Amino acid sequence: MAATPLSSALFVSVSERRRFRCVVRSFNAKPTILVAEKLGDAGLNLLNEFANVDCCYDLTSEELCAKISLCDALVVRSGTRVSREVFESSGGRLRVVGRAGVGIDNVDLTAATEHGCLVVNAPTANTVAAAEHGIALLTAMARNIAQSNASLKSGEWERSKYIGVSLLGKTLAVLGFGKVGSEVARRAKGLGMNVIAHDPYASADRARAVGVQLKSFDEAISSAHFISLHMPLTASTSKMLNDEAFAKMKMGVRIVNVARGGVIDEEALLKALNAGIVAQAALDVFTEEPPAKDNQLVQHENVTTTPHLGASTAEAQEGVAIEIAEAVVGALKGELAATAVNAPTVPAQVLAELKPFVSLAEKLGRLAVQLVSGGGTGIRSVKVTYASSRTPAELNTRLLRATMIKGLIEPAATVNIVNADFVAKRRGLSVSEEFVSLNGSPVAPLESIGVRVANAESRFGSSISDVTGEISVEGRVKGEEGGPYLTRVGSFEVDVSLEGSVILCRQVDQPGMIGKVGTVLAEENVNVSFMTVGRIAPRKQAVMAIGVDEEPSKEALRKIGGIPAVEEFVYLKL
Ligand SMILES: NC(=O)c1ccc[n+]([C@@H]2O[C@H](COP(=O)([O-])OP(=O)(O)OC[C@H]3O[C@@H](n4cnc5c(N)ncnc54)[C@H](O)[C@@H]3O)[C@@H](O)[C@H]2O)c1
Ligand SMILES: O=C(O)[C@H](O)COP(=O)(O)O
Repeated sequence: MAATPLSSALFVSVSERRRFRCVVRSFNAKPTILVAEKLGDAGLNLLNEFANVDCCYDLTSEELCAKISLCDALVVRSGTRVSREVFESSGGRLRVVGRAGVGIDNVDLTAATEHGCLVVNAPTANTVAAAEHGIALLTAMARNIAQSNASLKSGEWERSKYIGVSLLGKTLAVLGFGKVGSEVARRAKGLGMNVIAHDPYASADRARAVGVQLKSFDEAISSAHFISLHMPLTASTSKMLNDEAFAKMKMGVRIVNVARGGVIDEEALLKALNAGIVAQAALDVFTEEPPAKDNQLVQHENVTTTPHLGASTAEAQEGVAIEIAEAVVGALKGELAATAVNAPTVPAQVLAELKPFVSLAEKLGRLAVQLVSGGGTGIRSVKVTYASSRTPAELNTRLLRATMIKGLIEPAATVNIVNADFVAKRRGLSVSEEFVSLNGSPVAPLESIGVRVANAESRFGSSISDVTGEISVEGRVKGEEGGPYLTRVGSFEVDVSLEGSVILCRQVDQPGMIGKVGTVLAEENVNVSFMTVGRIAPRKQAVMAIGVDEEPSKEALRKIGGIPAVEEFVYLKL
């Protein structure tokens, strides 16, 4: 599959880069995706249908940083370190990093999040390949396949040297009972092994379904004849197998690692091998990849090695390529990614029912900030209230909160759902959530969402609630289409479709007001899309909402303010 050869075009000087970017953007609306490691053809085809694809492998860190400001997305495998410098060098253009595989330890997630860059991975397509490789290493190690193969090829015939051990009836401890770990467990049971597992986050029911008992870390490592590692590399799993852990293991234990090199303290493993605590190890992954030529573990007679081949089957690579291409294209289109690693994610079926509320939350945030005098700069504290017949545990509000923050902050800062929490924190904005439990059947996830801004002056005094003294707006999802509606401002009930723009007007409730305001707008050639009135009581105060298709001129707004019964008004873009 030939990719569009953008590589040479992308190597432009820093001074030219800005001009070049403008040219690319104005003449070619397609985004640019840099594929920095080999990806299956089916995935490349999908990317090419949607974007300009630049396949450029074996880039140095400097070369990657130099190219990245011309790219909207980057696709990597485990061989590319996507560091903070990469995000800093992108100048804000890089929107998505796609990791064509599971492990995301080579991507600086904190930096990605701070830069509002979404990271997606391909978490399912290589599970079986990795599990099969784990089993291949387990069996090869037990029967000295690699060592005896090398010996025979060098002209030896050493049958007694390579007596192996049987797997039947032996205890295998699977550390990390996730996707790969559970597939390894299933296969090992088929080989007649007694399988136990340790995973602080795995459910006992899921383990029981595979016929595996969950154990504490110490119990698992101390009773195992074989240990197979399947946890991600994180700060808490780094060097999990260290001197202390090896000291607790049975003499002659055998270890398989297809997870990440860093989960083992390699020096400690070498010592344990030399002391006979570990009889054999089979390693697909290393702290440093590729390992140094004289790496003592690689050279060790009792260690079987492969060069990070766990995911390297034709089938897995094709699957991973498609999985990541779909995720990257979806993310570039602005869809909420199901495999996002650093953004709020919700399962597809939950997202379908939550989607209208996601839009409502964003619009309420956007509305609330426009009601604050002087914009959002002085806002310090915001409360989001979710009224629902479901329990808080049944509601996933992370996405709603992130989109509300996005709406609230967007006029003042670059923010998206990836970095919403981070940007809010950096700006000293405290966001709290409150749940109001309703009786009734929980057909819809939510009845209403409220947003309250504390300790802020309002441009529209009527938006201050009589009860809380805070700027307060509330909305619901209504109508056949499930559109977002503003249903309360301050203490006034209103009914405003949150589309386009709206003038909110507090007035003395009296006949002819709709006509007067309508006439001013007609004179100024502003088309009115709807008008609704919410009042406290007849002939008392009312809040009129007027939807407008065009932005009214200052003169039109001045004339509305001059209508005697109008006490205050505000023009809001939704
Ligand atoms: N060698 C390869 O080519 C290859 C291929 C695929 C995956 N991997 C590695 O394997 C890892 C696991 O992949 P997966 O798809 O099964 O991921 P997964 O997320 O489905 O499973 C990881 C499991 O590890 C568990 N875990 C986390 N911390 C733990 C701890 N301290 N102790 C024990 N368990 C812990 C998690 O709860 C989770 O169940 C990946 O992160 C990747 O690094 C390597
Ligand atoms: O985490 C993974 O998915 C595996 O380690 C595979 O990595 P790779 O894409 O570099 O083969």
